[in-house]
Amino acid sequence: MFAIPFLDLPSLGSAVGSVRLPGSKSISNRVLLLAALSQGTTLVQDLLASDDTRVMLDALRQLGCGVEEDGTQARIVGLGGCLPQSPARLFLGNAGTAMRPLTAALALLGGEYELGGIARMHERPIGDLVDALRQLGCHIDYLGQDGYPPLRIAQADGVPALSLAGPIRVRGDVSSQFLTALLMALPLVATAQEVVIEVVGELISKPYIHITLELLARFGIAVRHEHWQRFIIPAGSRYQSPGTIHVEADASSASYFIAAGAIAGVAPGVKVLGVGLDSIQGDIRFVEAARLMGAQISGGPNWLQIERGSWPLKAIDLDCNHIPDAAMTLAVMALYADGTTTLRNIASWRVKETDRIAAMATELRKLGATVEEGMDFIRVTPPSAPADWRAATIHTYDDHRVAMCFSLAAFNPAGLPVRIEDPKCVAKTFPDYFEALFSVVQTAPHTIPVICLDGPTASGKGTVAAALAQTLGYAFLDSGALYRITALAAIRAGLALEASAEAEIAALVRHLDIRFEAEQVWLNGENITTAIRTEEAGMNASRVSGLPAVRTALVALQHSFRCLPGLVADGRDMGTIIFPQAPLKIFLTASAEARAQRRYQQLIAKGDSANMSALLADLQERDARDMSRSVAPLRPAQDALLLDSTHCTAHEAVQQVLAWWQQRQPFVPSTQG
Ligand SMILES: Nc1ncnc2c1ncn2[C@@H]1O[C@H](COP(=O)(O)OP(=O)(O)O)[C@@H](O)[C@H]1O
Ligand SMILES: Nc1ccn([C@H]2C[C@H](O)[C@@H](COP(=O)(O)OP(=O)(O)O)O2)c(=O)n1
Repeated sequence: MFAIPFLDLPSLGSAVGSVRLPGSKSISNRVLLLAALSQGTTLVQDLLASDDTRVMLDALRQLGCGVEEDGTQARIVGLGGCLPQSPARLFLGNAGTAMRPLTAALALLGGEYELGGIARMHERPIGDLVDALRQLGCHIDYLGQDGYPPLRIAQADGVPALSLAGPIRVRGDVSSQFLTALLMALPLVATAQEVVIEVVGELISKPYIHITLELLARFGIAVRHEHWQRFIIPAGSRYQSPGTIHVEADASSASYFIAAGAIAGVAPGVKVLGVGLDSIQGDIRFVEAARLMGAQISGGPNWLQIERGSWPLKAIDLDCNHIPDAAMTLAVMALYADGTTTLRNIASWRVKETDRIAAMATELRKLGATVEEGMDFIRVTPPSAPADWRAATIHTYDDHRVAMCFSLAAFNPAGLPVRIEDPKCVAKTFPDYFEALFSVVQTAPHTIPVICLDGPTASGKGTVAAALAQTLGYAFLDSGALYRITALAAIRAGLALEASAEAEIAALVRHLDIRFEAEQVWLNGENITTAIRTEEAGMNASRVSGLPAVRTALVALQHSFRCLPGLVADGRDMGTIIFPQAPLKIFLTASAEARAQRRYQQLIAKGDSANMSALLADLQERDARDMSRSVAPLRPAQDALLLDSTHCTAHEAVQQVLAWWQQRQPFVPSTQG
């Protein structure tokens, strides 16, 4: 996951390869609650690991359910008719799929609870559900603003007598989650008599109700419905665990990869695993919408395969009531269409994680699109020519879907990068979304940005480069480590570190199995992190690095570090030889005395003994050798910026490089806060 302030996506090339998607959020949280309400133990497989499932699992634990987690599996011991632990105060983040159903279930189980979440959760309406529960006789109070969480369920003495005889009315045109909440809670009280729910107004998001009904059936509750307006929960209902249940991959998450295939898929295209054409999720019908826009899609029970069909994509005018979440992806696909696309009947966007109609309109405009928005529609006209696209900083409103769908703008024909603010917001449903995207994107190496930091020993290259890579979410190449490893391997093979053994050392390099993992370095399965960090190892590295054939043998390995979304490379010849086209090159120096002092402190801190004057002499000898060798000598690239760190801290050096990097970016700053 990219837990950084912003993620810069370079211009993306073609899309090909396969991707396995995480479990659906809607299914995960429904299954968890149903398992908790059931008699028996349920093994839930392929559960989504995300913020929203986390709050649900924590809440269930607090309520007294047995919860054991193991990777993407959870074992839930249901309450099976016992009362939940009370009183309890539940923090439900921004998870509507936890807040609504838990409110209904706890109101019908009895006890005293407070349910709240983050600030945005307290702006998301719940009044229609509370009204329906109050109509039954439940005692629920608002702790803040009327109609919104946080709530208190005040039934310490048990559930009052409920009026179950007449139909329970709930509005269906605000959020289908209210109906889902009632459908999952009312079987708890449909024991002696059947319970009927009547939807007031047109039911939106029927596909989510379809998921609810399918899952209820898996847990032993067969709900009948009449035209999606009247739902009948039979008398004698009783939740029974199905034993093991598998969570389908999220069909809404599939939409980004379907779109990537439609926009940039080359043969054999993008393969999506974990969800297929027979999915119980309504958002699978995104496939039809993508086909209307020109995508070529085939699929089976648990997979989809997508390639580009018509190009440019075809503009559409579509009622999106049946695919509210995935339709956001259509709004970004519209940027690649041959005309104006209109997405209708999407009023529910206004009350999701953020006001999604406003958010999409604002951000699409930043990219150069012309956008008209209404209470329940959005109309997108793409930039008329590549030159009309803009490099935008996309504000993501703590909304995972905004972050994910706007990543598709990086396929733009203008070759512009896209900045995604707060990329970790994807954790709500798809923590490794960007990693998954990068795994199916082929991008010409020269379009992947590289920041080069070259300079003499102990100038701070490694420290600054690692911090930059961390801040930008880029890969990190410590090229000096490769020379250190080579020297170590050569010594172990009994080779002299000189020209006479040049060919043999170069041959050795081709068979090294090197692995960098966190801060550790592995050679042929052995952890050699400490062994290569001694002063002697540095000197030996300097010796092998003077051998031209060894340098050549290491070139391909160094190039292989250049991967999406970018690379920070530290060494001696990063800017001059290895990445000569890099968009930013820094030559980092410091006085020899300052550097010797730093190395001294570094060694003392490690518990090694050190002598200042010997260190200074060694360092000067190494500088001289690195600068005077015939191949790739240490020197600044012509277009490198010089940074003397003698009198600044490592943090200041990092900030300076970041400032230079920002100055070279084409982004228009975000206007949202
Ligand atoms: N600007 C700086 N000011 C003070 N100390 C620094 C600075 N840059 C790096 N250091 C410290 O100097 C030591 C050597 O830095 P390092 O990054 O290993 O250098 P290099 O990779 O250039 O050999 C480290 O202990 C680091 O924390
Ligand atoms: N790109 C590079 C990186 C390192 N080297 C050589 C020259 C250096 O003295 C050694 C060790 O490099 P390293 O960056 O690990 O050393 P310091 O951390 O700067 O002391 O390797 C090189 O020739 N080219």
